[in-house]
Amino acid sequence: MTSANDKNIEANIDDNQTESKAAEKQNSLLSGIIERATKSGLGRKKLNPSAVESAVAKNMAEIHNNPTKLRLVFLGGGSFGTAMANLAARNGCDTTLWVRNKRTVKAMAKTQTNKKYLPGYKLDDRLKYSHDLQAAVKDTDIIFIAVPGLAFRETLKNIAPFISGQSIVSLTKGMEKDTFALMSDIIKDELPEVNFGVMSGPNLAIEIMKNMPSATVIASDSEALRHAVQAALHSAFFRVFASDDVRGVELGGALKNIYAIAMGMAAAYEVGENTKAMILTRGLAEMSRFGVHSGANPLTFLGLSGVGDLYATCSSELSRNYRIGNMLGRGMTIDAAVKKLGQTAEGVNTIQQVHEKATKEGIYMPITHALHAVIYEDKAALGVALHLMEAGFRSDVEFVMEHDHSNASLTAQMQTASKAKHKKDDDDNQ
Ligand SMILES: NC(=O)C1=CN([C@@H]2O[C@H](COP(=O)(O)OP(=O)(O)OC[C@H]3O[C@@H](n4cnc5c(N)ncnc54)[C@H](O)[C@@H]3O)[C@@H](O)[C@H]2O)C=CC1
Ligand SMILES: O=C(CO)COP(=O)(O)O
Repeated sequence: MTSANDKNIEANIDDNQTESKAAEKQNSLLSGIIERATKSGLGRKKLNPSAVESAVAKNMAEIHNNPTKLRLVFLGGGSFGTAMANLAARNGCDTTLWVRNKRTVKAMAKTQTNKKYLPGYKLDDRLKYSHDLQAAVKDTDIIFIAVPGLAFRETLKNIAPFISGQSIVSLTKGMEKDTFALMSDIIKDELPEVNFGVMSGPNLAIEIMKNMPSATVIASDSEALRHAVQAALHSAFFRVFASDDVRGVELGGALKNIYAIAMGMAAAYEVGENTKAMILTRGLAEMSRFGVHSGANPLTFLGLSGVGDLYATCSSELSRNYRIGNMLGRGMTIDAAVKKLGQTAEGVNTIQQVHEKATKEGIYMPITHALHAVIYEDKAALGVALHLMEAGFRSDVEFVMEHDHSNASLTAQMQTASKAKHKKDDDDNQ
């Protein structure tokens, strides 16, 4: 990988001498952003634009006006990889969808449909299909990855030998088992030289295939990459917004799956709208609390990748996480529900990861812990829900009015209130 990158750097130095003014401006803009970020102590941006950033930036002037110059590959032939690859192909980008199974690739190329995950939806004629990873990945500008979180590291290891300047964008909304790593962490681990971004938002794949207007967020430290992704995917049906809070955008997509499971379960119990609103809003409070603890900007959770995706997945049976919750609420075991779904539901693993991390690091995540107790500790849902409702007094929005972190005074208030109530009940009954 290093030698390929070195070659890229040399090629860029030569090319840069004949670079257009627009591209130079783009490069200096990038340096400015990187310098500001480094000074601000965020520590997540590099001192100098990498060879990869320069490569993307170099093409930006052209790409901005003509996205068809972009060469893209999407890894993962499930519903989301297919839906996104289809959008890019429809926009005229040179697009390949890589699927690991040779027979599936043949069938997709022949029928121009993804029979298993998106049956009945015709894919764009220009979309190419491949099961040859090397051929699919080499000579591309951006590699989009849409495999389940549990297969993300393995996928990066598989493409590592073929990286020569491409950027990577994660479309995956999961967390690695046992490491608490998000996909951007895994990219930094496995391919530290690579320019990357994450894309997340309320993007139920089937609605996108139906051309229902949707929007998403591309988050990256690289302005060039953000623009390239916007140019590649943006259309009258699909708006691509930008952010530089990679952690916040990625956490929004991963954490909302927990509350989609809770909401699916609540729907099975036929709860009212007030209850749904409470779960959604307190879920958002947990998401932003966990986010801040992990270095995200809490305001990011007000955007499409936070509130937006939380709303979409918590209110739709198209969400696989919601469906898992609903099956659990109807009395199925988690194993039976996962088997029946037969597709990816990232929340099943994310609940375990977040429960463990929050317990270890003292992050207050009552809904997550409650779900964990019901799903993995065999506790009765009704008892757990009652316990949740009786938890101590809390602030509504803790970024407006802080919680008492020790919770000691809240507990004392609870006890005093409870004693007073019992005394009044006793008095009334006399
Ligand atoms: N479907 C949706 O509406 C959306 C899904 N996402 C996210 O995209 C990611 C992928 O989800 P979907 O496409 O929906 O999943 P899916 O369940 O529809 O498909 C998963 C695909 O990954 C492939 N795969 C599994 N392990 C693999 C491996 N080791 N190597 C290569 N391929 C492998 C499977 O064969 C399958 O084609 C998830 O993290 C999900 O949260 C994000 C936005 C929307
Ligand atoms: O993330 C999604 C929509 O934005 C898809 O949600 P599910 O993975 O629950 O289907």
